[in-house]
Amino acid sequence: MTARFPATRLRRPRATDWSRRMVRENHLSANDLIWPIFVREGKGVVEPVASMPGVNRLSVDEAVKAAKEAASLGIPCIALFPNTPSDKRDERGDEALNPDNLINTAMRAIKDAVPEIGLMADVALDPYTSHGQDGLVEDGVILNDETVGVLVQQAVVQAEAGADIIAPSDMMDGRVGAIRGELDKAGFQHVQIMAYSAKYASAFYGPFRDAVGSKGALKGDKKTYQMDPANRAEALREIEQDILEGADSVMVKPGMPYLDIVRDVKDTFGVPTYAYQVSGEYAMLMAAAQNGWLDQDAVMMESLLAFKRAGANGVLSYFAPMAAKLLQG
Ligand SMILES: NCc1[nH]cc(CCC(=O)O)c1CC(=O)O
Ligand SMILES: [Mg+2]
Repeated sequence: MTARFPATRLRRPRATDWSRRMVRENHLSANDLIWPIFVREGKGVVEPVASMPGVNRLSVDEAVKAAKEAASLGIPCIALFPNTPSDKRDERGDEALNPDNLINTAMRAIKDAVPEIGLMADVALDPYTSHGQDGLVEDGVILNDETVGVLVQQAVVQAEAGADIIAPSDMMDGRVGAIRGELDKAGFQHVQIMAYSAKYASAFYGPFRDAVGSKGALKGDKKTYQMDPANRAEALREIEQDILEGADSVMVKPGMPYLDIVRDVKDTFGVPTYAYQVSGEYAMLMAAAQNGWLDQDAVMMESLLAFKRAGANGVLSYFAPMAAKLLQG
């Protein structure tokens, strides 16, 4: 307890910049950022995503350039997502297992050119299925165990292509343990798993589905596997399961509307905890900034710092390169 006013004046340490810096409780650095990058076919292609101003789909050679930029900005890790051409999507998402698919090709090229950056690979079938669901579908039901059987293969193929972190975003039960077992069997004990553990069935993913081309394809919703936004206690059960199954780190997604969950997770488990500032969060801040309604740099930095204050060890954010540049001064 501090003494009461007027002995205590909480404005006193706020009066100058030097003093504010002394009492600052949380800090953002480039080390806190993971940059999600969309990969597409072609060469020399930088294709803007309409609903995400400033974000592009990159051909593999351009993704290599982006990885170089990320490394030079001090960003420790990038996360790759493919925009699979529609003729390579099918009912079962077989392209996910192709060692030469977009993601695996990009990872090999980036590992070769920028070995010092961490590579995160998304495990889920939605960028590869004709129906846009994250798993196998039978009579309208998303099959759990059968899907896990495919995801473990997808993870091993990604590890073979150079993935440092396998990040299952599918929300099937039991996939973390199954992936851990299969990675170990294949000799990839050193490959980490970052589990999208508390992933909600959110309307904030819209622009991402646009970016990877699954928006028009998606039939129905994802409410039978992604979490109900109304639930809090359930998130801790999801996180606990994934830790017990061998996740090295866990994630809460979306980010800004779910900072209470980030705090719960960090306080309860103390494990490396990440948050995903998703496409819709990025889109709404950028849209307001482009209208002159918000200061883009200021809201970007404030929103990223808020994740740190909530207890996150890091943030997946489309702002990563812009924020890292600003942090460099
Ligand atoms: N496996 C799907 C996946 N992986 C990351 C995102 C969303 C990321 C974002 O919105 O930025 C999604 C979308 C979804 O679940 O439909
Ligand atoms: Mg789970």
